Amino acid sequence: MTTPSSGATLVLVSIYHDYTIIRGYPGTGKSVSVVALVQVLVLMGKSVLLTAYTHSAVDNILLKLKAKGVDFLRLGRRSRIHPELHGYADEILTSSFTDVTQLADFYASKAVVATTCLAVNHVLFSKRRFDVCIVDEAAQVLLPACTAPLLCADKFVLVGDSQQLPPVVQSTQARSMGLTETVFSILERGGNQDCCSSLTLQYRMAAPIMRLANAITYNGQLQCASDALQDARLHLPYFQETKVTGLPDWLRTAVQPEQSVLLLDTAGSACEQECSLGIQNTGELHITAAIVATLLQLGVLGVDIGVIAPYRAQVRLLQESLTQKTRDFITSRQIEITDQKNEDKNSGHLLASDDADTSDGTVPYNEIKNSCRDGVDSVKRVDCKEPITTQKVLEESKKVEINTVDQYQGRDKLVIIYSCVRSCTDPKKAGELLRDERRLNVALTRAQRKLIVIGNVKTLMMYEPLDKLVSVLGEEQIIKMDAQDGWQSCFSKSSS
Ligand SMILES: Nc1ncnc2c1ncn2[C@@H]1O[C@H](COP(=O)(O)OP(=O)(O)OP(=O)(O)O)[C@@H](O)[C@H]1O
Repeated sequence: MTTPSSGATLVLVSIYHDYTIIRGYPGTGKSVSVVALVQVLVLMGKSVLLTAYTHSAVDNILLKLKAKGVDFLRLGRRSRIHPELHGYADEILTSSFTDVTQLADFYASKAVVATTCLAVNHVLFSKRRFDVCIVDEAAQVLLPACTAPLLCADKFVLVGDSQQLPPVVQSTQARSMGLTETVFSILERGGNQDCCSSLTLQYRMAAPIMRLANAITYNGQLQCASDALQDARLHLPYFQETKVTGLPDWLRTAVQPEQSVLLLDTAGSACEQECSLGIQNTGELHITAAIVATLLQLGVLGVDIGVIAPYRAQVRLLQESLTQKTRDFITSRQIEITDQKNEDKNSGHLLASDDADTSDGTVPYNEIKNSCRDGVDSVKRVDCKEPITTQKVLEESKKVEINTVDQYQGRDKLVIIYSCVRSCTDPKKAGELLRDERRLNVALTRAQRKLIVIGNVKTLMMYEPLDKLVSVLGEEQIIKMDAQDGWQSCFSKSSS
């Protein structure tokens, strides 16, 4: 079956075949379909083994099942399980058990059991078989690791996308000998095609982001599920009908809601450094902080922003320093946002108008002035009881989720900032990570409304997938940072 199918159809297909391959492009509802499938199977009285290669992939589905009120047992060490799922953790639920019968009864009672593929050596599996095994992100699971859970069930469903992250195989020799081959790829290619279904209608990305994914990876096959999604833009509560002043051009462009896709060319102004954990780039940290701080000041919530970097060293640097750099940005830079409607009346800007019409809720700010230098908190708006304080912005900055591409697979955010890190132009020093088109595909397709890629274009062009990215972007989508008004000017009062 090669035509687009709805998740609901796939659920039915999965129930009637011995095995099913659900091949779904990014945002096409694979996770939603898995959740629906588990719910239907439980209602039918079937037992389900739910698994994936990584803990984050398993927990991604479980959080959705929890929200639907479905009960399950999560196997695995407590420290590796998402804190919101500790109430379902085997280690905690069985800690007070005193005899084997009690334990056996408990394990037999759970219709849904979830674990990573490598943890099916748990004692529960020596006593129990399942009606159906579902493997999420199956294109990422090494063949031997996938086989073990499949043998624990009568039927199986593999869900994934071969264009997203493959199994991690470090050895070039092992890769060349086929270790990256997965059960998913074998059956997708050579299995019974009646058991393979494709999801191509995506519900996540605004059209410009989807078009990018189509141009780089999906060859035009990814489609928007609705007209509303075609035109969807980031909503900046304090930006509408206002004019932002006091920001450098690149930053003003970066936060514009109409600018759904942007490549910020650091043009050599942000250099990579080697550290004990690998390669990092403090310039890109500053640029990220300036964008995050501005978005937060314009009303985006921290939980709606995701920062991705391919290198662990950069992820750690961002995790450790983003809030501090956000503070540096706010205290170093005067930002003024004036209401354009009232600008003429106020002969310029920054005059508060107590009788401003805010009844339609579209003119949130009559006066916003960052005056932290004077020790006054940053912004004031007439239609909200609470001003956006520096404190609030910093609190929100702690909610920004920063992670590697691998950890972001299966997830999404309204805004994604992708820090490419590398700035070296010596091909001999170019690493492998940025060469992986599937890794780039995952990073780009996590964004729902705004995608900002930060990198040195000269360096990026050394890597085939990123070279493709540069070539498919329009002129207006690549902004070169100006030497005079670059990221350094945003932090003029603090040390960089
Ligand atoms: N049928 C639907 N109607 C409306 N929204 C949907 C539907 N299916 C999925 N979505 C929404 O689309 C987004 C992407 O869904 P989901 O995470 O399930 O996609 P996915 O195929 O697993 O993506 P990825 O492969 O990138 O992880 C989510 O925000 C989800 O709520």
